[in-house]
Amino acid sequence: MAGVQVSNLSRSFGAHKALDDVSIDFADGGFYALLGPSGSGKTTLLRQIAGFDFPDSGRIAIGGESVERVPVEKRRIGIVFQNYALFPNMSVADNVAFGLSVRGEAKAVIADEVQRALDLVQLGKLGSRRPHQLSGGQRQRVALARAIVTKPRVLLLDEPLGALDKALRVDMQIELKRIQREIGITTIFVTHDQEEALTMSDRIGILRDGRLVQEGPPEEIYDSPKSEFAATFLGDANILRGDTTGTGIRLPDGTTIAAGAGVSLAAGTKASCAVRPERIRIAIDAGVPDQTYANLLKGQVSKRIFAGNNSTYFVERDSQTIKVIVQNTGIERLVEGQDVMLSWSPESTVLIAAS
Ligand SMILES: Nc1ncnc2c1ncn2[C@@H]1O[C@H](COP(=O)(O)OP(=O)(O)OP(=O)(O)O)[C@@H](O)[C@H]1O
Repeated sequence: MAGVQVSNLSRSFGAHKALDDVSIDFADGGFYALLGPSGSGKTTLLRQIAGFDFPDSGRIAIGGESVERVPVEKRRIGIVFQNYALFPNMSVADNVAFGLSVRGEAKAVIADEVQRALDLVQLGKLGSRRPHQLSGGQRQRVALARAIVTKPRVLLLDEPLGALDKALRVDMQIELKRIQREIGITTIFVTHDQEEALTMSDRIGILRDGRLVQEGPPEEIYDSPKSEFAATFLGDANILRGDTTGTGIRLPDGTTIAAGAGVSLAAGTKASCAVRPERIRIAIDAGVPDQTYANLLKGQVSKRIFAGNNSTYFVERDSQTIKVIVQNTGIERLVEGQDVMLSWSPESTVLIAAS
């Protein structure tokens, strides 16, 4: 096994910088998600690590060794893409055996290793089937077995679950995580799906326009986003804008919002506060003053979306809509048009420099 270090990696296509000075340390045995909008450079980064494409500048090291000049087949990397190109005219077992056969391994060794890989992905009894006799999820497991049978040092997954429907996708997320833990392989996972990134990975890197805008454990990025982009891309966030007071902001109508985390900024400069919808309390009035929920805003409910276990309220105030998510624990429901008081704690409020 091995970690992967990417240092100051840049890659342009014509005038377009697909990767712009990206540095990430992918820890040995870790599960790392690369997240970002379409065209942000996720696949380009994966292709550089795999060796399908080469950087204009920067370094890539696998297990501490520079691999910029090492061809793809010598990097000992397992790869699974969304369009898992299995050989249609070969059995499942032969598909999985392919990499080992090319390497010239003995037949008995191949049979053993293939069976072990198929057992690991829980397809041990389906080795003689053809790919068209499998479901989408099963085909994706074959692709995974094929990627890991050669005992690669690193596993690269590019939207591997993208073609699966929601229920199957959730099953496969659990399965993939189990397999990754079992073999302890360094895994780099590209996804569009923020929930998938949050639930599966030890660390997340958010890319935008070829640059790494933030990276860290899921909780850290969620609780302490460093930019409006990170706050709104990973999870939902209300962004309030104003002038900094040093410890928070003053909104255009003069209301102050206190922040418990984030950058320290000189008073008077433009800044934003980000607050997650589930951190805001909503009530008909302010009730008994409570220092914990020191941030208060009056508003009016414009819309309520009932989703069974929770409701989302859209609250209008000073030409801004604030989103609040409340668990439906049996307390009264607020109706559209109702005047309400929103309250939340400074600790749930992150101060962000204006972008
Ligand atoms: N071979 C290429 N030639 C020209 N431009 C390219 C090439 N490969 C990628 N690009 C461009 O580089 C940028 C990054 O592409 P990349 O595929 O890495 O994005 P991505 O984040 O993986 O997007 P998606 O989520 O849509 O797959 C895009 O603007 C893309 O058009």
